[in-house]
Amino acid sequence: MSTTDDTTVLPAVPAGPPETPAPLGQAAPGAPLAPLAELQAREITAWFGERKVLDRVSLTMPAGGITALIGPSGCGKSTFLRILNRMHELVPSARLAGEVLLDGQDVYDPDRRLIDARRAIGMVFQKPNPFPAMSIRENVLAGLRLTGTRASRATKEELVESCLTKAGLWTEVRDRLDAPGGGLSGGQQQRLCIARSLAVKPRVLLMDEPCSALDPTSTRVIEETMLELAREVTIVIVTHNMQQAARVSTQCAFFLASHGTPGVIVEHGDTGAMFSAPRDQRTSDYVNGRFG
Ligand SMILES: Nc1ncnc2c1ncn2[C@@H]1O[C@H](COP(=O)(O)OP(=O)(O)OP(=O)(O)O)[C@@H](O)[C@H]1O
Repeated sequence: MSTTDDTTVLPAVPAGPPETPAPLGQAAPGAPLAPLAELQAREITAWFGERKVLDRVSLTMPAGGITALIGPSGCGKSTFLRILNRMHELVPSARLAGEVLLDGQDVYDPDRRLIDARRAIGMVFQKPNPFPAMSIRENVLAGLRLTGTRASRATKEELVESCLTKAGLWTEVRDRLDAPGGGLSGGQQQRLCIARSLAVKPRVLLMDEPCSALDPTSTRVIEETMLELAREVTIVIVTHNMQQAARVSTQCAFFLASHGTPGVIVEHGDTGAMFSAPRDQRTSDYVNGRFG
């Protein structure tokens, strides 16, 4: 990817053939877990058309940590998140400069397949989006098919159970794995989406307001799931819910785009310190609900 003084126009990158080896270190189905990975964004600047929406944003998301991206609406949190796994480039007018490194490897390396970046850095969206007509089992395994990953029937069955277990859904669906994913409750559907993301053994899981469409009970279950998952996958979450950021994250980054200027990180660091003793008055005002 480009250096900071250079702007890259991002083309759509076609997925390579299924047999191409995965270069970003994720494990194959049935293989032991890859070690926890650090994600680093360096001097990220982003544009939609002529409009700059992020300005030289740098952030290290530590291996095994849960990093919460917080800040008022429109400050660029989702754009930043989508840049981390190359989803920004899906928007035709989108451009960016800077670097994203997964354990030191350039996620935007032109020699790297787009599909490998997406597999290593999974994403869970605000609105649960299982394939509604597909069975629960097929939903979990959908990523394998999309990435051309081959696995034996037994490995697939193990994967379905382990991913649903990690997503906190196994006991609720173990007797109806052939039922359609669309028949689950909203909270269950979101956990199914988490299980689907886990099936391709991502090293990082990005979550864009994963609980905003859910009730408090489902939210609590997802938060517990995140805390468990952080043992084996680095998590980055966008949330508007300050209590949620305080409950689940190990570090926070406070984004702000004041008066139409591009978004920047005003302050980042240990979550406890950000909430109890923020260094910047704007952070204090935001985390205490005085604006935003
Ligand atoms: N597809 C797009 N085309 C043009 N502009 C966009 C697009 N997506 C986002 N933007 C603009 O980029 C800026 C950052 O948006 P983004 O969604 O990243 O902010 P956010 O902090 O995640 O907001 P929210 O908390 O409301 O989701 C906003 O001004 C938004 O209008």
